Amino acid sequence: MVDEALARVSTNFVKNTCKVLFSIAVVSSANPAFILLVVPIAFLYVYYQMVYLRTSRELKRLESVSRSPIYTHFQESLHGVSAIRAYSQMAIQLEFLESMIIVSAALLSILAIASGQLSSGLVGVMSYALHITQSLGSIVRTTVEVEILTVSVDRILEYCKLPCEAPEVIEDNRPQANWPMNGAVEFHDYSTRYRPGLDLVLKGINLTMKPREKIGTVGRTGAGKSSLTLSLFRMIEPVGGFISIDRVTIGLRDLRQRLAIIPQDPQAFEGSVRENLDPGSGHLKNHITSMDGQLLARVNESGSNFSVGQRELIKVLVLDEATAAVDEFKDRTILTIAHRLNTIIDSDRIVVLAAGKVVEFDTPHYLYLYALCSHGGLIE
Ligand SMILES: Nc1ncnc2c1ncn2[C@@H]1O[C@H](COP(=O)(O)OP(=O)(O)OP(=O)(O)O)[C@@H](O)[C@H]1O
Repeated sequence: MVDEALARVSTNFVKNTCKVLFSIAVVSSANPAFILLVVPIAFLYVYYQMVYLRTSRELKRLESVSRSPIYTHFQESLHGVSAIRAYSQMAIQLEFLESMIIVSAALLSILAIASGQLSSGLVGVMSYALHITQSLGSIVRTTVEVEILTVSVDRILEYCKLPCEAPEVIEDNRPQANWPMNGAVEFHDYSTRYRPGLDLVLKGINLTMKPREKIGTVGRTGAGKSSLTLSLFRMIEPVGGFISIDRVTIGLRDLRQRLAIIPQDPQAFEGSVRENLDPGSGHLKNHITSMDGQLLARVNESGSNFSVGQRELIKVLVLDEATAAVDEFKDRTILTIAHRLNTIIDSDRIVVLAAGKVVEFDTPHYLYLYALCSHGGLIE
């Protein structure tokens, strides 16, 4: 808007200046004596234009800057008009009550003076009545605030009633330090839903991911791709069947510490960067702190300065629509969820999900051929 206005002003300025110069030329050709009169006027005009342009631009800027808080105030007032009305109604009622108290105290005092019974107690009541305005207001505000804050306690009580997740650690069944050694993931007749009473989102899934295999997952929206990932982390528990990773049953913390996910919608939590990177504060801490440079310490080729167990800490990697850096994880088992085909075209095999079921599970090459042939009517 401002740029447009400035452009318009500049164009007008150039246009007017040209007109003036043209007039000078015409007038002076008719009568050269006129040039003595016209030239100073023309200079004055040009000077005026320049000064006016500069000043008016500056004034416009100042005006806009000073008007903007007023506009903001109007906008905020319009948005919060219901709150303002409610507050002003409350304030009027409170003030009415306060005035009634003061009037009653004053009448009482007048009656007491008239009957000659004015006591020190009555003077005290009068003086307190005059201050009641502030006290009543703050009492009402504080009570309302306490009620509002009680909502947080309600929320905490609600959370306390939520059913607990499975145990974080099963002491008799802790995985080896280097688990998952191979990264073989198997879904056995696996079914799950988000909450009791809802429909199943994964129905009888049977999948076997070989160690270090790269699996791409495709399917229409709502087919169950993200649910497959969540089930690996046991964010949703099975209602039938089970998943095994290198054939062990372990606690939730042990499981989630050993898998990694790069989600479609990355989340960060309030706290330090370290807490965000390592919420369990357990991974490799002693080893890293003993290294030169600590978190900045170099990882050698193939991670040779880490033990096998330490390197195995993150063995199975789940990627949700993240293609970058896949080469860096060539010795990891990877499950990639893709919404675009090029994300997973280099996968070893592709799972095609539809309505919570596996409808295809084969190499991209085979699926491509299959799609081509069925499209061309070569197979049914
Ligand atoms: N938190 C939830 N609570 C209840 N139902 C859910 C929840 N999240 C997903 N669903 C349902 O589960 C089914 C599978 O959803 P999911 O997110 O796994 O599909 P998707 O294939 O990953 O979809 P998209 O490609 O859109 O991400 C859908 O019918 C969806 O409505």
